[in-house]
Order: sequence, then structure tokens, then C-alpha cells
Amino acid sequence: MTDSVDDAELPFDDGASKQEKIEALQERLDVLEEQNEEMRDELLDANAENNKYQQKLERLSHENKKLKQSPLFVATVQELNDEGAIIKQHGNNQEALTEVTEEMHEDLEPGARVAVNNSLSVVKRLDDEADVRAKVMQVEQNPDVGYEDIGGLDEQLREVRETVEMPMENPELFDSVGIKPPSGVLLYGPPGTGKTMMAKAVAAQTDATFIKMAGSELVHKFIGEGAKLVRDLFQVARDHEPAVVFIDEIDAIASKRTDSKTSGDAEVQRTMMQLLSEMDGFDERGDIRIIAATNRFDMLDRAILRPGRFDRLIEVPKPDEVGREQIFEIHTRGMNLADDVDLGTLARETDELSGADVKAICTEAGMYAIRDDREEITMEDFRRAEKKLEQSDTDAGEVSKTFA
Ligand SMILES: Nc1ncnc2c1ncn2[C@@H]1O[C@H](COP(=O)(O)OP(=O)(O)OP(=O)(O)O)[C@@H](O)[C@H]1O
Repeated sequence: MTDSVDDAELPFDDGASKQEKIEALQERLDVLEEQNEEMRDELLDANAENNKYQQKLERLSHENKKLKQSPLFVATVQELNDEGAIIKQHGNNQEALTEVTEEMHEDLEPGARVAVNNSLSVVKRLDDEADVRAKVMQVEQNPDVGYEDIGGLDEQLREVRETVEMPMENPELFDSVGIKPPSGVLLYGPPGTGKTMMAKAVAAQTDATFIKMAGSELVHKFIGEGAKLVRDLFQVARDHEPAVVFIDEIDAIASKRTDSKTSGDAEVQRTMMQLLSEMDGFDERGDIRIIAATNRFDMLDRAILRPGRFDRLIEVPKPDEVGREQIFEIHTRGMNLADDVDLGTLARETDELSGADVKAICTEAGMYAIRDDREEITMEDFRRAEKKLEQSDTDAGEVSKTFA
């Protein structure tokens, strides 16, 4: 810190005239005012920076808290009495008497589904079963995706068609040759490369219902119900034959066994066992095909890769330059492009990007044109969109590094 005003040395000698003293003091005042101004600017900048970090911190603390929250278990209320509620946990069928608050008591009735914490206190009432099914299962009668909407995956598409489409459309081919088509097909590769799209396209091509379930939702959101939801999934598929069942993020229910014996792990195991038994009891020539997808092939429990289960593995990599150009063409089909737009150049410049990234660039480029009140999208719009995507990837990387 600088000295206080009282301690500051006077900017003139004792013998100076009054006029000289006034001038010297005025000069000092000007300098101090200028310094004051500069410091105020710096303070404002620092405040703004501080605000930014504060917001980032709050967001991350919130996410952190969410991640740390222990999972809740699902139970059904059997009976309500003056002492509280008798609940039966899903999964292990254990019954317990637990206290409930007065407000909660009013909200409950026998048969209600509730979420309980580790000490079996009722935390909240849950939606009915039918709603849960609707949330974890996405059922689409006619997915609006065709093979022509998928770029750069010709070889993978050929394999998917051979293993999923052919047995559905021409089962007699397999009969006459005397081989069984693969039961399940596993697509593996980085996120956003078109795995879901391929499953939807093959369902659309075969006029099958597309039924999607995400492995992570099964085990993280609805603990105690995983195995039952898998049973439900196959029942829904039977009710909608022909059907393509798509299990996304299968690693969440079929990862290598861990040594820990927590109830969460046991629950995941039960869910996986249910899936395996559904697949084993399956008539391969039935009108239900199963496609699973994962970004974490290395994590998978080999049990699911045994013959008769997911025995056809198809790698879905990030697109190469030719693939990227095709994907740019697909996603710019309906766009009003200016003459200077060169998709080949864009494909060359976007090494390492996934199909989903390419789509994001096209959409963002369109947004730049809209913001500038133009109807045509220019090469410059695409370049800005590319930069923006790169920037958001860097920011995301930095945040995760800082708070790792
Ligand atoms: N090969 C591709 N051709 C055309 N569009 C693609 C391709 N890959 C991805 N996309 C675009 O990205 C979006 C997301 O792709 P999709 O959901 O199929 O990826 P995914 O591999 O299933 O990803 P995730 O592993 O994250 O579930 C698609 O809806 C599509 O618009």
C-alpha cells in the first residue's frame, strides 16, 4: 500500500512561493486523479472477471452436488398407519417400516411408488409405472430417417442391413442356407457418429417399430426397476412386432464386473442378467431385432458378446474426409448456400470432427446468416461456426481440467 495522504511528502520546498506551491499541488492532484481513474478501471475489470468465475463456480458446485447425491431406491407403499408407512423395495423385495412426515403421509396411499434414500426414508412420490416406461422407452412407429441421410458409413450400413434387415425381410434365405442370423448387433465408436441414426434407418426401411432405451437411464434413474424395465422393453417389442430394439449406452448395464458389492452394482448385475436371459430365450427368426450401441467398448462384460447374444460387432468410427464431405452435403441439402461455399474445403478443414459436429456447424452457420438478416449462407458463416465449435470444445476442456 502507498502512504496515507497525511504521510505523503509535499511536492515543494519550504521556501517555495505560494504560487509555486499551488502549481505543484495541482500537478500532484492531476497525477493522482489519473492514477485513481486507472485503478478504478482495473477494479471494474477485476470485478467483472470475479463475477464470471463466481458464476462458473456456482454452476460447477451445483453439478458437483448433483453428482454426489446418493442414488435413490424405488419402493412401493404397502400400508399406511399411525407409525408411518410399510414399504417394499423393488429389486430385493425387502419390507420395512419407515417414518413419513405429515405432508408426505397425506400424499401417499397403498400402492404408490416412492423413492427412498439409503436409510429408507421416503424422499418423494414417483410417477406411475406407465409414465416411467414412457420416460425410459422411446417408441417410434415410423422413424423419419433413411439410409440416404447417413454419410460416410457405407461399409457399416451394408453390414447392418445384412444382419438386421435381411433376416427380417427374407428369413427364408437363412433357412435355406441353414444358418442363424446374428441375434444382436453391437455398434461401437465415439459419440455422435450415427449409431442411433443407423438403427432408426433400418427400422424405417423394414417398417418396424423403433424402440429405444438408454442403459444409463435404466440404472441411474430407476434403481430397483432395471430388470423389470428390461422385461417390459421386450414385452413392448413383442406387442409391436416387427420391431427394432435399440439399447443405447449398453455399457451402463453391461460393464465388466467390479469387485465391490454395493447394492447399486448388484442392481446393475440383475438388469444385465435379465437382458441376457431375454436374448437367450429369443427366437432369432422372430420379428424383433436388437441393436445396442456403446462409446465404451473396452468396458463391456464379455458375457454379452458370446455367440447368440451381441455376436456381430460393427465399429462406427469418426468420418474421414470423404465421409465428412458427404455429411456436409446431407446437412446442407435444404440450405440456401452462396456460390463461394465449398464443402470439399470444409471437409478438409474439419479433421477429427464427428457427424454430429458437422451437423452442428451447418446449423450454426445458418444462425449467423439469420442474425445478419441474410437468406444465403456464405463460406464465412461456416468458418465462424467452425471456430465457435472449436472454442466451445476448448472451454469445456478447460473447465474439466480446472476442476478435475
Ligand atoms: N454419419 C452421419 N451422417 C449424417 N449425419 C450424422 C452422422 N453421424 C451423426 N450425424 C448427425 O448427428 C446426430 C447425432 O447422431 P447419432 O445420435 O446417430 O449419434 P450416435 O453415434 O448415436 O451418438 P451417441 O453415442 O452420442 O448416442 C444425428 O441426428 C445426425 O444429425
